[in-house]
Amino acid sequence: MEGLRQMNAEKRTIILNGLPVAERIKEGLRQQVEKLTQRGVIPCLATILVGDDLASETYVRMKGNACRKLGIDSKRILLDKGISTDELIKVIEQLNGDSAIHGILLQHPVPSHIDERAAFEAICIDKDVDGVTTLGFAQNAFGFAQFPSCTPAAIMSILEDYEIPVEGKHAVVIGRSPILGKPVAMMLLNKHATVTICHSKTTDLAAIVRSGDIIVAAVGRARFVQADWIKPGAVILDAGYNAGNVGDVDYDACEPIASAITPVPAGVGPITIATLLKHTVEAAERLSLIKPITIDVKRAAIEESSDVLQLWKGSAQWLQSKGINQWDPDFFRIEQIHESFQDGSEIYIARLNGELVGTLQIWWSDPEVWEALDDQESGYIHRFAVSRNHGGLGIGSLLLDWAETYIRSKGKHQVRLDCMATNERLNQYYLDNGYQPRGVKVWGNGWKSNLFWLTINVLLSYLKELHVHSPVGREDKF
Ligand SMILES: Nc1nc(=O)c2c([nH]1)NC[C@@H]1CN(c3ccc(C(=O)N[C@@H](CCC(=O)O)C(=O)O)cc3)C=[N+]21
Repeated sequence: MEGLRQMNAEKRTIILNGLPVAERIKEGLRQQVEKLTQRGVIPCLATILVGDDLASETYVRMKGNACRKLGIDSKRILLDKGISTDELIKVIEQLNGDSAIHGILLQHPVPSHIDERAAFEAICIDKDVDGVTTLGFAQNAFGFAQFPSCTPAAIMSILEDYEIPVEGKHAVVIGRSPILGKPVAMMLLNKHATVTICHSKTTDLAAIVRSGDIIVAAVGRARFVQADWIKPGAVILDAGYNAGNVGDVDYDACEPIASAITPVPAGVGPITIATLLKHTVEAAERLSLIKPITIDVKRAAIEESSDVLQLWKGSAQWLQSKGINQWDPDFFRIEQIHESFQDGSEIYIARLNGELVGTLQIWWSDPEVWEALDDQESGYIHRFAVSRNHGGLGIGSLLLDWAETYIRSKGKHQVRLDCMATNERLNQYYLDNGYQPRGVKVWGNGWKSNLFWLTINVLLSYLKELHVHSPVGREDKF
């Protein structure tokens, strides 16, 4: 017991060495890079540096080396410090459209005459490997980012690797930059720390820092954080890179007081680099997996009746073989389709590389099914069918998306459809495609149809285009 007490009394400050953490991350990437390379995809990171910033130059150099060692390509773009916001955005847009580039990193800060926010925002979300867009930041703040900002992610990796408890601790973040202070504060909050963000206008900074169990220094001033601001036993994470490889913390004076501290160099920096490479490789994986399918949707002509008939009959037969009596194959006859054309029905067909793959009909009112709920503000989808030979390609969802856009273009605000209650898979399919259940229609013969609608929300459609999915889990209220 005595011995243990003595050991504790002599316990030295833990030096949070970032090198092994970075090595482990990079080691994990080797295989992924190899696989991608075999498929002809070489992950490539583009870094843009505007003007000259000392920390950024170090970063560029370190990144270049690390990429090379792992077989990752990197493209350095150095822009004159006098470049305009528009010119910078043009460069970014070009990289967005370049399929050989998987990650784009614009170094912060840019010269003050440039609108940095506008430039960050120009980065396409799929290539935003440093979490700098508003969407990337927001996803990170809600804890489900594809690519959180690299330095904040590095800080969280150190805490996790060294098993430093965060929950319930008071974390004091000094700095509020878009790539560091702000995102790391959100990440600490997501790990249930009590977070205080301090900045240049904070009064009595020292007193606040003194109450911190975890201190994140992200100021950009050499040896800014003083030893007498540190509560004994606090954990110090220094994200600073100042001239001469000096951090934002007065390391020599603070180290004996802290229970753990990151050195500069070899602390947060190398993990930042490893994280950036990891994000780039993941972006390359994801982007190279996307095989965009584009369907061509057109209003069907009467000459195409037999094609449409084939699709409907095929679906009806398939449903029947599954024991679902939703559509009677014998109901679909060519004369009946000709009639549909004559009474002005809008029948649409989708083609994939010229081949007929799907169809649907759109009505502008449907009192028989919707009864009292029927309105003139909606488009009603009927006879939605996808060719059985083209299942699993997402054609149905594309066709529904198309219908949504088309109905929206007619100034309507809802897409409605009904679905046989007994067809469980199709009911689930509509739910998966964002449709809300809105009641049941009972037919004379006892059959039931579930009613669904989807309210067209411009903002949500926009987010959907950006591949945003709903956050995981529940948000904490307090
Ligand atoms: N959008 C954006 N994201 C950034 O993350 C970002 C940025 N802009 N602008 C510049 C700063 C600076 N920065 C560094 C990261 C790692 C090292 C690094 O690895 N340093 C080595 C030492 C390097 C040496 O030995 O010279 C180390 O700490 O061990 C340095 C600097 C990221 N930044």
